[in-house]
Amino acid sequence: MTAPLIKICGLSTTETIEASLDAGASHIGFVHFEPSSRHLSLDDAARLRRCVSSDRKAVLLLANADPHTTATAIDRIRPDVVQFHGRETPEWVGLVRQQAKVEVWKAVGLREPATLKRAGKWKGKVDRLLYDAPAKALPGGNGEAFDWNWLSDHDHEIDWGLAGGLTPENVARAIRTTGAPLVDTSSGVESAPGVKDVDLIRSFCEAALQS
Ligand SMILES: O=C(O)c1ccccc1N[C@@H]1O[C@H](COP(=O)(O)O)[C@@H](O)[C@H]1O
Repeated sequence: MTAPLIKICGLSTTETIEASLDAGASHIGFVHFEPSSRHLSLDDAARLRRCVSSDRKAVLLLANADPHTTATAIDRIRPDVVQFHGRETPEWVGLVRQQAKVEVWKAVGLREPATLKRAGKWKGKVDRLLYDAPAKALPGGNGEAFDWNWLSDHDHEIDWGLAGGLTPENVARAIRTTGAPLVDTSSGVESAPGVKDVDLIRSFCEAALQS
């Protein structure tokens, strides 16, 4: 099996970005969503984004951002990918993809296997779907996993990735169960909410790459 792509999300220091890149992460995520403990101002996100080398991708995470915030954030941060993680519609993310000429991902919270059947509505609107646990008080970043078996024999029509409660301990099993081509973590590599841990980042990448 090909090694999965790895996204480490919610980074806020040069040290943890460098550790993620050294450990083999393909995608580095920056959160611009004020209620989150990982929220970055546009200035900080734009500064940190410059630490992402051109052979990896910078991901800007937005959740329910209005059109002005979306446009300003894309303009300032110049991400390779925009990850929409709220209640955005296919029409809206499709429009951003077309106009901003960025790769666009959409997070889909899986409450039940039937949600997968409705994923077709994103076809042609997104470059990748990110399957996560359902939203709680926050739309994501809750460290909650869903039943990976729902994905084990699903015939994917759109590129996809797996998120939600992934940790150094469970990521290899998650990849074996689902065949995920990309894994994404935030809470699972933190020592406290919003505080990334370089040892956990290294362990996560090692486990994912050896799976
Ligand atoms: O990380 C956040 O604070 C966040 C806020 C709002 C929406 C999504 C968020 N994070 C993303 O959620 C998934 C799962 O995260 P976790 O590993 O379960 O903590 C992942 O894509 C994060 O980037």
